Amino acid sequence: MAAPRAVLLLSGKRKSGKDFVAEQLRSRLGPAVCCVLRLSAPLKERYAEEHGLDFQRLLDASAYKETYRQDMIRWGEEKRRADPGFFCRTVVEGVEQPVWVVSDTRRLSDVEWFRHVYGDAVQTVRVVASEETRKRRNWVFVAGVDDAESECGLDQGVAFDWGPCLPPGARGCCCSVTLSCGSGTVSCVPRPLRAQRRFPVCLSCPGWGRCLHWNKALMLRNTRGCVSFPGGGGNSGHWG
Ligand SMILES: Nc1ncnc2c1ncn2[C@@H]1O[C@H](COP(=O)(O)OP(=O)(O)OP(=O)(O)O)[C@@H](O)[C@H]1O
Ligand SMILES: C[C@@](O)(CCOP(=O)(O)O)CC(=O)O
Repeated sequence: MAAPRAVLLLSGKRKSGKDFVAEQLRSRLGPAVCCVLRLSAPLKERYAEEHGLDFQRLLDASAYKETYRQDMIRWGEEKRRADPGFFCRTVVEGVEQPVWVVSDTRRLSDVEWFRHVYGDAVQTVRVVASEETRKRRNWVFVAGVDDAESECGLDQGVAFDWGPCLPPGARGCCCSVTLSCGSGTVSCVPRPLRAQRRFPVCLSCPGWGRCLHWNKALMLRNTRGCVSFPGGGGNSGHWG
């Protein structure tokens, strides 16, 4: 297995759009370059086996999944206590693409595992949507889930490499990476602001599809430098 060029650890609250963002990245970069890894996939598979449930139905954004969420959390935490790297090691097995997007990073132990194994290739990305938007996506506060480690484990303790969007019009905002311009725009802005002035890929509203550079490469730049990798458009040029 080749070492990845970039490992993007997406985290955020339920219905903030983590899976949506991950799929956007994968479809823009193409499946040969980018794969989406879900730490919850092996968890759900094993949980479904042990409990006689439908694994496929646990994978989508369904009410079925929500019925079992709390018990899956309890079950997964038991497994992690025994072996904190268990789900992380399982999802990376046999992955060949250079760019990995982990769409459901929830715990410090997951971030620490990836940083320990993949070092500077790791970028942490916080996906944010307002409560109002999340409610429109059928999010309802559930005690024991939304106030527990599964949802709050990364509220502190990580300085995200990529954070939520600035208000429109704020200085530097035109250089944000806006992943969607639909309801509840999810954006990632490199920090600090001064880094944005040199950010060569403008993907801001009204749509990242307009970015002329997109097909050339995707580049993420921040204070620690930058990672770049070929885009899906057939041009393998790199910046940086
Ligand atoms: N920016 C967006 N624009 C339009 N629809 C979106 C956007 N982001 C997410 N959605 C929709 O909102 C719903 C929830 O999004 P998604 O499943 O990506 O959230 P999530 O953070 O992965 O949630 P969970 O933690 O429950 O898995 C999906 O139906 C998705 O298509
Ligand atoms: C059980 C759990 O993995 C469910 C995650 O489901 P999803 O990422 O919201 O599709 C959450 C957790 O591990 O705390």
